[in-house]
Amino acid sequence: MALDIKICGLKTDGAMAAALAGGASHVGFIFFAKSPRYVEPAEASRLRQAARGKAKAVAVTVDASDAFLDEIVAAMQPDMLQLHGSETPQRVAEVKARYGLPVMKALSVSEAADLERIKPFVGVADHFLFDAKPPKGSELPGGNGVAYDWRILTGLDAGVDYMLSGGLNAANVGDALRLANPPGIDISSGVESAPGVKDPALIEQFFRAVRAARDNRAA
Ligand SMILES: O=C(O)c1ccccc1N[C@@H]1O[C@H](COP(=O)(O)O)[C@@H](O)[C@H]1O
Repeated sequence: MALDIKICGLKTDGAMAAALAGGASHVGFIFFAKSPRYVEPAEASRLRQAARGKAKAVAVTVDASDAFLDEIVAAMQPDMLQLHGSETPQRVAEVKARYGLPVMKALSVSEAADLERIKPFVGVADHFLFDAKPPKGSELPGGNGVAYDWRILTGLDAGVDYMLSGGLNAANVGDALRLANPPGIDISSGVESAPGVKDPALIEQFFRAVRAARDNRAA
């Protein structure tokens, strides 16, 4: 089965090139002003051109207003919207209807019981992303480089289409794939040399680690 791989928080041509060279299926742009990965919609529009026909461009927003979503969608024409705040199932449905785009709803988890929270979103959101809960005091709902016990994801129904995220890097992605066998993975700070600064060499290293883990499993 193909593994979806999203490199999130792209801000430069070099990082985009490394993500595409590695075989990213999704590239993410952060539209949350407090994030060191924030990009203006116009700049995301420029950057995403390189991904056309190669990887899906994902706009990551946090409890965004219709006005801001309108601006993002008009500027960069994303292939998917990632809602990474406290959006309700009703809000997810509204956003889907307004833009006609697939929506990935992010939920923060730390224990198996947290997975119950997907229930009202099933049949509403197209995809899910399971991220770690932000550490106390963090201003960011994601992109904190924090991991959780990925084994809890094995309790999900087989049909749930999701990405595992939170604290991934080249050193631990093999464990994540082995323990949870997710349909997709998503990484941001684990391929950065400083907050918000993607390192093409770390992106390449991450893809190498993914390939090695998958080769090991096939052997
Ligand atoms: O990355 C951010 O700054 C961010 C801001 C607001 C919402 C979501 C954000 N990132 C998402 O969090 C995951 C996990 O990040 P990490 O790998 O633990 O650093 C990331 O892939 C984004 O989808």
